[in-house]
This record gives sequence, C-alpha cells and structure tokens, in this order.
Amino acid sequence: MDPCNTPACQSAREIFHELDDYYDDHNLYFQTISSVLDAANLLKVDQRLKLILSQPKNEIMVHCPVKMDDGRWRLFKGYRVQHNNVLGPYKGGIRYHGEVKLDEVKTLALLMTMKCALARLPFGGAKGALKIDPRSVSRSELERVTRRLTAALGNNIGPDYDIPAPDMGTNAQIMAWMADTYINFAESSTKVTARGVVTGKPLEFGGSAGREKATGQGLVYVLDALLPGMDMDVSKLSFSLIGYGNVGSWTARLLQARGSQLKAVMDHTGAICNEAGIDAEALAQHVQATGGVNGFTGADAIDAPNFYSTPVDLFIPAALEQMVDLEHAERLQCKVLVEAANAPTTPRAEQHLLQKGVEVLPAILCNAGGVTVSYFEWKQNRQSETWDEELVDERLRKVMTRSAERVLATAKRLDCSMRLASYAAAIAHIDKVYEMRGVFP
Ligand SMILES: NC(=O)C1=CN([C@@H]2O[C@H](COP(=O)(O)OP(=O)(O)OC[C@H]3O[C@@H](n4cnc5c(N)ncnc54)[C@H](OP(=O)(O)O)[C@@H]3O)[C@@H](O)[C@H]2O)C=CC1
Ligand SMILES: O=C(O)CCC(=O)C(=O)O
Repeated sequence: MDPCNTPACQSAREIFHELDDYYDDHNLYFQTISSVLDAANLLKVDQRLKLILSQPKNEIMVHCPVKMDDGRWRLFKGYRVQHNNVLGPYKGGIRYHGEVKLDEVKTLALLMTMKCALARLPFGGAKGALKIDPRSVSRSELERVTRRLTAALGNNIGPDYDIPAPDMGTNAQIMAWMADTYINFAESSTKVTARGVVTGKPLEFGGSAGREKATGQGLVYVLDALLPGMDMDVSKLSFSLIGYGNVGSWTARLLQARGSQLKAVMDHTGAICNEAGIDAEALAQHVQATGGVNGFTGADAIDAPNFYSTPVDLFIPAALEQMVDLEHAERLQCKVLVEAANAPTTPRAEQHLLQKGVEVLPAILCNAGGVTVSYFEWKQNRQSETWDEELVDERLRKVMTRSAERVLATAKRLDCSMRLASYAAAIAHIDKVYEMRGVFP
C-alpha cells in the first residue's frame, strides 16, 4: 500500500479538513501524524486521543526586532510549538536555521511528545525555532537576538512549564544566554531555580556532564541493544554519516572508539570518502576550524550520488529532515539505516528500504539520548546535585536499553515496523495516563 494513502492518512486529511488546514503528501507534518495515527490504529485507541495528538496544544509565534552591528534593525521570526504536556512539562530543543517553517517545528514538537513517552521521561513534547542563519551574524548579534527571543517567549517557557534545549544551530553558549535572560526577569525568590528553564547549559552554569555527547552516546547504546539480534557486531562495522555537527561528530567518535570504521561523510560543504577509514577526531577538528568537511585531507572528495551509494553496514543521517527520499534510498547499499536526525527518511523511502531488507531504526528511539541527559540535568538542577559522567552514562544506558527492548517487544507483538512499534509503545503510555486522569467535561 502507498504509505501516503493509508486509512490513517485519510483520517488525518479529514481532521485537517475540519480545521481548514491543507497538507499534501510531501508535507512533513502530514507524513508524521499519518504514521503516528497508523500506530494508534494498531492499538485501537479511542478517537479522542487521536484528535488530541493530531494537533499541538499551542503554537506561539513571536517577532523580535534586533539592532545589528552596523546600526540597522532586523526583525527575526521565532516559534515555540507546545504539542502535548500530559506526561509533564513541555520539553524540546530550539533550532536556529535560515529556512525554518512552522510545519517543521510542529513535526519536531510531535516527535518530542512521542520520544519522551517512549523513554518514559516525565515530559511532554515541544520544539522551538528562530529563522536565522547563525553563521551569518556576529557573536554579539547572536547574543542580542537570543536574549530578544527569550524575552519575547516570556512566561511561555519556565522550569516547570516548558524547557528548551539545544538543537541544530544552537549550543551551550546560546542556552546560557537564554537562562541568564530568563533569570533576570524571574522573581527574587525563584532566581536560584530559574536556570532550570533550559538544559544543555555549559557545565560551569548548571549543565550536566555528558550532555554534549549525549545524543551520539544514546545512539551507541541503542545499537548495543539491537545489533546482536541482527547478527552484527559494533566493533566490526563500517558506517557513513550525513551531517557532522553535534550529533554526527559525536556519533562518529564514539562508534570509532568502539572499533567501527567511518567511511563517508556529507554536509552542506560537500561529501568525502576514504575506503580505508576516516579519522573521526581529526575530521571533528577540521570541521570546527573550517565550518565543514570540504577540504579535509584525510579523505577524497566525492559527489552526492556516490556518497549515497557507498557500501556500508550503517547509514546514519544526522542533519535535516527528509534528506533520504526514494531516489536516495534506491542508491543506498547498507544493512541498517539509523536515524540520528529527526524525521530524515520519507515514508516512500522507508517503504523501499524495508522491501529491500534494510532495517530502519526510528529517530524517537535512536536520538533520545539528548533529551534523556537533559532530564538528568533538570533533575540535578532541582536537587542541587552534580553527577559525574560515569553515573550519567550508566543511567543513560539503562533508559536507552529499556526503550530499545520496548520497541522490539512491541514490533513482535503487533507484527509491525520498528517505526510503528516505537510510536505504538509511546502512545500506549500516553493513553494509559489520559485514561487514569479521566475526562474533564
Ligand atoms: N543536539 C541534540 O542534542 C539533538 C539533535 N537532534 C537532531 O539531530 C540532527 C542534527 O542536530 P545537531 O547535530 O544538533 O545540529 P548541528 O547544527 O550541530 O549540526 C547539523 C549538521 O547538519 C549539517 N547540515 C545542515 N544542512 C545540511 C544539508 N542541507 N546537507 C547536508 N548536511 C547539512 C550541518 O552541516 P553544515 O554545518 O555544513 O551546515 C551540520 O554538520 C537534527 O535533526 C536535530 O534535530 C536530535 C536529538 C538531540
Ligand atoms: O534535550 C532536549 O530537551 C531536546 C532534544 C531535542 O530537541 C530532540 O531530541 O530533538
């Protein structure tokens, strides 16, 4: 069956039609909610829950006037989408990107609801974004725009209400500016706890050990849990990556430390390949110094079609959404596609891969390490504790392994793909909580 024309797609279309919303088959939000509704149908959940999940609770849009270094003013558009908070405060990253759109932020917020529920974290789902290319502004402009955005969001964020974190284009420094701005607006009695308004902060300012590498580390723990069942050994694998930012570069370094070999990488500056293996640490330093993989002397430049068709055991997208479409999927020569990025695979690409025997490990399972260590940071802030990296890693491994086992068991029970199983395992938890809380008339 066409994955963009299932009964769940028809129900999604009907819901959107009633709300006067229109989405075509290529729309990321339509694709994602259809897949979530497919999973809800497998569980036969009540229609009420499907309606609740099909749209976010709140979509906040702000416009921030900022004075640039040359004295001119610019207006920046910001978003915070709060999808669901039945499990706890809204939680999710803030993205800075020049091309960001509301539908993308809505999709990422929905995925955060699913991700936190699958990992059994006491959080709901949210995501934010600022339409800005962070590389095109100076450091002081970046600070001013971040402070403006935080002030504009005001009480729409808070340590007990909605807790942002880093995502594409943002980092620990940006989180520190957000926390500082929020603390300045907070009442005196809450200033000490107010820094818990964001996670992914610098270590010196309430951050957690292990948060920077957490998404890559969590992904490695998921592979530890699942690969043996596929007769694969993490110490003998080859892999390629799209994106060499926080998630891509940490995934590469941690997999290499376990004995895997990095063969090819692509980012917006180009693609590179070395059949004998790329030094992940040296490449991280090159990207840090130059802004991209282009020009790295430890590998040869290749074009995008060759990058996609490089034979590897694991293909790991760690950049933007929808980067693996049907045409790319037809080129791929891998055994497993491991989603480090959010929503990197289109439904038609996934269907093609599954038909040709490639396993697809879904993002809400593979990249939940980031939000899990964010939860540890939030917990440490609330309890005035400082955990060392060993403790963080041990607890992270436990959460990731249990989630992987949950997905495997659900896939077996419902006889479905790992993606549908991951959504089903998340929805079953949310459903139970709604049922226990009862219906407010
Ligand atoms: N940071 C986190 O904790 C988490 C992140 N994620 C997800 O992981 C993914 C990556 O995030 P993160 O590593 O934090 O982001 P970063 O900004 O650190 O890195 C993004 C990477 O993607 C590359 N990229 C951007 N556009 C393209 C393109 N058109 N083609 C190829 N490469 C491109 C960037 O390359 P260049 O710099 O050359 O543009 C960069 O290497 C996102 O989907 C994010 O939502 C998920 C969970 C947690
Ligand atoms: O650490 C967090 O709270 C958010 C991480 C995130 O944005 C994501 O998992 O996509």
